[in-house]
Formats: sequence, structure tokens, C-alpha cells
Amino acid sequence: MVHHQNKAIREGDNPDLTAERVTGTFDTHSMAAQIYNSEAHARRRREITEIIAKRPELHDTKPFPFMTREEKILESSRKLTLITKHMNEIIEPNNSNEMFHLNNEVLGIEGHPMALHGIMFIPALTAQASEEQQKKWLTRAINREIVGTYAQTELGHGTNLQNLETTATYDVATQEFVLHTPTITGLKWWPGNLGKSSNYAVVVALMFIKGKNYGPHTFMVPLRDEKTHQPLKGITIGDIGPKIAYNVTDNGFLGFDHYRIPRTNLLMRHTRVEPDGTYVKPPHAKINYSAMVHVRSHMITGQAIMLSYALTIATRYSSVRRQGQIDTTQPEVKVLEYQTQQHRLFPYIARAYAFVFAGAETVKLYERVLEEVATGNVSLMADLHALTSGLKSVVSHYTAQGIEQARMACGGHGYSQASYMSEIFGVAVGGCTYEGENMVMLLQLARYLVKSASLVKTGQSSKLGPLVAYLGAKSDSTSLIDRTPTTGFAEYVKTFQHIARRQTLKAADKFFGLMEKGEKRPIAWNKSSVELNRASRLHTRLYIVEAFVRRVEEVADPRLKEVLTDLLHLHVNYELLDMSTYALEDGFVSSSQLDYVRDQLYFYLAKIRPNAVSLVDSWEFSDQELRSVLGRRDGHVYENLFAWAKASPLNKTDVLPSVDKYLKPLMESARASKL
Ligand SMILES: CCCCCCCCCCCC(=O)SCCNC(=O)CCNC(=O)[C@H](O)C(C)(C)COP(=O)(O)OP(=O)(O)OC[C@H]1O[C@@H](n2cnc3c(N)ncnc32)[C@H](O)[C@@H]1OP(=O)(O)O
Ligand SMILES: Cc1cc2nc3c(=O)[nH]c(=O)nc-3n(C[C@H](O)[C@H](O)[C@H](O)COP(=O)(O)OP(=O)(O)OC[C@H]3O[C@@H](n4cnc5c(N)ncnc54)[C@H](O)[C@@H]3O)c2cc1C
Repeated sequence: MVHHQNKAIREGDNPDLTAERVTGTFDTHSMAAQIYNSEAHARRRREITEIIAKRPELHDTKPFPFMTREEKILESSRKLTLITKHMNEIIEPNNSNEMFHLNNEVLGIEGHPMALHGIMFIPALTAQASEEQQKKWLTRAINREIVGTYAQTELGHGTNLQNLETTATYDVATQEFVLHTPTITGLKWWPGNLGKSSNYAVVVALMFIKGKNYGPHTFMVPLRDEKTHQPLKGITIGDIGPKIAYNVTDNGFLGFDHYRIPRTNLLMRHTRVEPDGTYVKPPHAKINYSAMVHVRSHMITGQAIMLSYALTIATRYSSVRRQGQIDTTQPEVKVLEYQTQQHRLFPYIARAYAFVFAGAETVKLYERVLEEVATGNVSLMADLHALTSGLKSVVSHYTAQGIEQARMACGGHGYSQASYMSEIFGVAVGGCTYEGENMVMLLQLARYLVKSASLVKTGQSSKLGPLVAYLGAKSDSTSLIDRTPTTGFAEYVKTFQHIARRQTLKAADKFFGLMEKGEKRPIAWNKSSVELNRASRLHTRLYIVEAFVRRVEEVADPRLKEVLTDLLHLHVNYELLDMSTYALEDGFVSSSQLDYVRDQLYFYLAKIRPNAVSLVDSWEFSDQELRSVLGRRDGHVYENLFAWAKASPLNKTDVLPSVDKYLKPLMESARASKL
């Protein structure tokens, strides 16, 4: 038997797809180890997939698109119970990476009753509850004796946390906080799994002590009776209804009517209220925003995975879909042969790799900051906040665009839910909004950039942190791309640095200039905000390129290094063309240099072509995880599309009740009136 580099090859597969896999120049298992940042984890993913494949009770009982919301919730609760019971047979205890994979395989991306429990409730208790509080609640939460969520957003406010309306007023006499929702707009609205599943929540409310507002604080709040699951007295709670996607998740509303909780339910790891109402300040004002930073740090990888779902589906399908001819003397070609199709898909394949490499760095930084904050060192919090604010925005934006391109690359069948593209898009695009609306988060990064720009302008560049040190460096007078005998990534990085630096300093100049002319700071800020956000995006895209370069430099295996280098070439050329206005406007890059960049782009599209399927196969998504007829590993698309359509609930009978009731009489009366 021939040993192929692409480990997805099986006998009996669609030969068009196998032909693609045979041309792969690198080992897909080794590439998976790069993607998942460790050989051991990539192997464990495959093992977990195999265990699940052998357990039919963990498979979908029918395709998700054919289920109602209620059916989906029931089905996901059934599977959640099973995986909880058999967890230790499938994954290493408490290994969150393995758990993430197990959930994606078995439960899918549409959510499940304990999604927020793992993503925000436990992280909030871990970072914000005191040791005593953790003994009381965290162990129970980890054991799943209780189910919790993170209830912050309200009907009237999600972004502006200072103006939340839910209040927690301290009653010194009883040593209790009184939670209250004064208005309709003060209802908690959106928290995942709040509506029906959770019996506890970490609730964010404005804390009042002796009439003074101390701003948003986090409280552990029981919502439902632990035995009956009925809402407790003083609590109004329910589901907010169907959404664009994520409909297995019961996003909810919540109101409090003078609802009392003990003083000790304020999460008190970093902040305290003494029995007499004395307030003890935390070491950093935003320390209680940690659950948001947790999700922002991890969602970069999550978004990269969803982009890769769509690209896997579209690239495989493009290898089995034949339509039209390039050379009219030859048979119809795979649509992947069209340069336009390659241009639509390959730069996003490069972006998905770039995002997952950047995501690995943010998780590492997050873990470091978490450890440091636990010992009272908050010095890196601002850097992490700036980095994750920019990355969550840029990555979720391009992920949504890439998924939509991948859907369109599948033609008509991309529009069928058999492709699963609409759900992947709907879930991923939620990331542009949740955990901080993208524009708002870019503006948070802009604050950091403006401060850095002002250090540069006042001759204090030596004080710049490593993420922004380039702002203090001097540019070459023009880009050296195509001006050196061996143009390499360094010339591109310098060009991206020049572009990001120039935009940052220009936007900051605009802001400072407006203030010098007498505008108040927030007005000047608002009038500069489009330019500031442009700077944030360029800064973040520079970071992503640099993270990609760092990773490629580390790779030892020459076959992997070659294909990753090809992807990086594609990425830098595509990125530069995409931001060419910035490069051209001060003459840093000339139009002849851009011609070189374009030629390079087309060269690398063609060079990557034989590896395209192997590059998406390397993410090693099983068919169960992808849930897409178009994206099947074996490429047998057409017969399975037909089987899928036949399984549609509408095809259970030949004549629908609606036809009997309305269409038949309508046609009959039309016929009768003609007589
Ligand atoms: C696998 C995954 C699957 C993922 C699956 C996920 C499922 C879905 C889960 C979704 C869950 C949610 O959406 S939960 C809800 C998420 N909600 C949000 O993200 C709300 C977004 N809003 C915010 O975070 C905040 O309101 C801000 C940051 C925009 C503004 O806060 P603020 O308190 O008004 O502060 P502001 O005046 O702007 O800034 C004051 C100073 O604080 C700093 N600052 C602000 N935040 C932080 C911070 N976190 N850390 C450090 N510093 C901070 C600022 O940089 C600034 O510094 P200086 O410049 O003064 O130095
Ligand atoms: C799928 C999903 C899951 C969610 N899960 C949870 C959860 O588990 N828990 C929870 O608490 N919340 C959750 N949310 C809520 C979510 O965090 C908020 O919707 C989000 O933070 C955006 O806030 P908003 O809805 O108030 O948007 P708004 O702030 O009303 O945004 C509307 C527009 O105003 C603009 N805007 C607002 N403020 C500014 C500003 N200062 N400067 C410039 N422009 C501005 C925005 O850019 C946007 O264009 C979830 C939301 C979604 C979609």
C-alpha cells in the first residue's frame, strides 16, 4: 500500500478528490500539530474523533436543519448528559482543549445547555471569586451540580457598562445586597443559557453603598430552585426567542424585584465590601471584566476554526464540482481550476492559518496574565485588553467575510442548508457583536494606540511596550519590496509597519489637533473615530502577519515549512493589495511595486493549488463535526444531496395537508370558473 502524505485518503472516495490528495506535498498529521499547536493535542483530537465514531448514541439522530428548536434542545441535552457520564472514557479530565473538541464533534456549534457554564461562568468564578467562595461554588460548578451563565447585557445597554440599570444596593442592616430591575430596559437580555437552562448566574450590576454608585460589579446569584428548577421568588426569567443562528442556546431575559442575596455573594477575590459597608478597591479598575477577556482571548481560535469549516467544505466541493471548460478541447474542469475560485478561497485559507497562529499567542498571553493577576501583578492587563480587542474585531470580521465567500464559491448548493454554511456563518458572525461590538472594541485598542502615539510625539519612544515599539521607529523612505535582489518577509513587515504607524500617527494628530482647536476630548475623539479605527485594524493586521512570520520561522520540517511559507507569501501579498490605498497615498509603495505584488499573488495561488485540499484536510474535521453534505471527506456529494433532500420532512407524504386544504380547492375553483 502506498503511504500518502495526506492522511485523509481512503479507498472508494470520489476519485477527483483523491487525485487532489495525492498531489499534497506534506504530511497532514504534522500540519495538524502546527494548527493545534501541539503534536499531542492533534493526536488526541483524532483519538477522540475515533472514539465518538464508534459510539452511535453520540451521533446526530437526524440532520440539524430538519429539527425544530425544541427538538434540537432535547437532542443536545440528551447528548450532553451522555458525554458528561462518559467524559472520563473519552477525554482527559478537565482538559479544556479536549472538551472543546468533544463538544464540537458531539454537540456541534449551535450551542448546548451548558455552553456559557464552561465559557464564562466557570472562568468568572475562577478569576473573581475568593478562595472561600470558590470552595463553595466553583467545585459544584465544575462537577455540574449547578448550571450557570454570565448575565451582564441588558435590553437597553450592552456596550456601555457604566450605564447598566440593574442595581445591587447594600443593606447594612441585614448585610445583604438587594438586586433590582427598575425598568424594562434594565432587564438582562441576551445571556446564553439564561432563559431555560441555568439555575445560577454571575450577574453584573451597579453596586450602590450608602447612596454612592461604585459602578459595575459581579455577584453570584441563585435564579432557580435547585430541586424543582422553578424560578425563585423575585425573579422573572425566560427565553428571548429565535435568532439568526445559535438556536440551541436559550439566550434569556432576567428581571429582579427587590431580590436579596447575602453580602458574601459579591465576588470578592479582588474587591470587598465589609459588613459595615466599607468598600475595598481592586488593584485594577477593570479586573472584574476578566470573563470577557477570557472569551476574547479564546474566540480567535474558535473563529479560525469556523472559517476553516467553511473553507474545508468549499475547497473539497470545488474539487468534485465540474462545470465549464478552460480549454474547449478538454472536458469540463473542476471549478477549483478557475483563478477566480482560487482567489476567492486561498487567501482565506492563508488567513485561517494566520488567525489560528495568532490565537495560540493570545491564549498563552491570557494564561500568563491570569497567573500574574492572581499574585496581584496587573501590569499586562492593558496590553492584553488592547491586543484581544483588536484581534476579536479583525478576526471575526474577516471570518464572516471568508465564510460568505466560501458559501458563494459553492454556487447554488452553498445556499442549501445541506452545506451547513448558513449556520456556520450565523454562529461566526455573532462574534462581530458578542464580547464587545467590533467598532467599540477597535476604539478600545485605539485608546492604547493614541497613548502610544503621544509617547512617540513627546520623545518617549523608549517607553513603548513591545506590541507598539514599531511606532517609535523611523521608516525607510520607500518600501524595499522588489527593490532588493531577494525580497523577503522583512520588507513586507516593514511596509505594514510603515502603513500602521503612519495611520496611527495621522489619526492621533487629527484627534490632538481637534482638541488644540478647542474641541472637548470626547467630541474630538468621536470626530476622529473612523480614522482611529482604521489605525486599530492596520495595527492588528500587522500583528497577525508578525505572528504568522514567527510561526513559520519556528517550523523545522522542511515540507511543512515550504507550504507554510507559500501561504505566508500569499497572505502578505493579498494583505498589501487589500490595503494598497494606504501604501500608495504617501508614495511609500509605487504602482510598479504593486504590479510585482500582484504577480507574486498569482504565482502563489498557482503554487498552492496542488496543496489546497491537503491544507484544509489538515484541520482534520470529521464529517460529524462539519455536518455538511458538500464538505464530506469522501467527496460523494451528489448521491448524498439527493438522499438528504429525500429525508426532508416535507417528503414524508406526497400530498401535503396545505395542498389538500388550500391549493387543490383553489385550482378546482379556477377550473370550475372556466367551465
Ligand atoms: C471558544 C470561544 C467560543 C466563543 C463562544 C462564545 C459564546 C458567546 C458569549 C458571549 C458573551 C457576551 O457577549 S458577554 C457580554 C460582553 N459584553 C461586552 O463585551 C461589553 C463591551 N463593553 C466593554 O467591555 C466595556 O464597556 C468597555 C471596555 C467598552 C468600556 O468600559 P468602561 O468601563 O466604560 O471603560 P472605559 O472608560 O472605556 O475605559 C477605561 C479604561 O479601562 C480600560 N479597560 C477597559 N476594559 C478593560 C479590560 N478588560 N482590561 C484592562 N483594561 C480595560 C480601557 O482601556 C481604558 O483604559 P485607559 O485608556 O483609560 O488607560
Ligand atoms: C450571540 C450572542 C450571544 C451573547 N451572549 C451574551 C451573554 O452570554 N451574556 C451577556 O451578558 N451578553 C451577551 N450578548 C450580548 C452582547 O455582548 C452585546 O450585544 C454586545 O456587547 C453589543 O452590545 P449592544 O447590543 O448594546 O450593542 P450597541 O452598543 O447597542 O451597538 C449598536 C451600534 O452602536 C455602536 N456603538 C455603541 N456604542 C458605541 C461607542 N461608544 N462608540 C461608537 N459606536 C458605538 C456599535 O458599534 C453598533 O454599531 C450576546 C450577544 C449575542 C449576539
